[in-house]
Amino acid sequence: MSEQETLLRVEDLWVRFPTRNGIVEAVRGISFAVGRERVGIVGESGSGKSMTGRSILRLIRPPGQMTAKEISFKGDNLLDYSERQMRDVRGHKISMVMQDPKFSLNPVMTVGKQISEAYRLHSGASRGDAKRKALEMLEAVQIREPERVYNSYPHEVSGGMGQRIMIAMMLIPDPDLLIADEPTSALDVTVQMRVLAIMDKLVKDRGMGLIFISHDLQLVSSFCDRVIIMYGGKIVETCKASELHNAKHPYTRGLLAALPQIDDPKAKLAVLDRDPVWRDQESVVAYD
Ligand SMILES: Nc1ncnc2c1ncn2[C@@H]1O[C@H](COP(=O)(O)OP(=O)(O)OP(=O)(O)O)[C@@H](O)[C@H]1O
Repeated sequence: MSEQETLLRVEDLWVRFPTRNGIVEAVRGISFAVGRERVGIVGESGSGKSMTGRSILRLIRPPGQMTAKEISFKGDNLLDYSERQMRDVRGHKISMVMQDPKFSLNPVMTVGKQISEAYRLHSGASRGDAKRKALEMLEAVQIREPERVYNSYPHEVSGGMGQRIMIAMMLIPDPDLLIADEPTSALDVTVQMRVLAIMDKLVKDRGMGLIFISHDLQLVSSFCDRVIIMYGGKIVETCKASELHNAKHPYTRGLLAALPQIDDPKAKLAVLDRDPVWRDQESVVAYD
């Protein structure tokens, strides 16, 4: 990734939570950069993936505390931005799609109104133009009866459709970067592949950057250009998805070994033998 293509640069990011038993360090000094490419962040539950995604948009809720040397977007350090400036960044320049649309869509407002209001907020477009744009986006995410869905309430649509609506809503302001946090993990496999294909097409057509957060190494390596592997709040490895098989870190090697083998379905699943040293090992491999 060349310097001028860099959209996002994160330098020495920490997320800490004060608890009764002391400080929990959810993210421990990670640094990475993202260009107009698809970057997957993979790691087990609790490894700090979501906190990393939320930190970029400065969405860590108190008592959680986020610190970093730099979180810059297109050269501007977001850490210097006021809350008002951040509101302009969120959903406008950088959008985030969460796991469950039920928590992100307003249950008492029709789908169409939510999408068109989101658009109007950023573009200042008229009601008519916003409705046209919303219907166009619903079609772009392959919703067959956009007019009917436009007038539906969130509880009247299926999970897969809800997730596509969220994607439509997040993409309507044409962001430069999309952060998708487990966007399809609540969906069954066929719907999941369909939603991913739509997201992939939109990302490619619009030349956006994508940060795709997932615990599913296989999914991420087939869908992304590069993979960042997190363990215990640190980045233990960064590599091209196509070179994942050459991964060096023992945790990544363990994850790869634990994938089911299609050519030998009866093979015994490997057990991840955790070494406490991993948690404190610096990012050992980074080739991008
Ligand atoms: N409110 C909180 N108080 C204390 N610790 C917290 C709090 N919220 C998160 N954490 C800690 O932050 C760590 C990282 O959480 P994060 O949600 O980023 O993990 P994740 O890798 O996204 O996992 P998952 O896939 O389960 O969402 C967790 O292990 C947890 O210990």
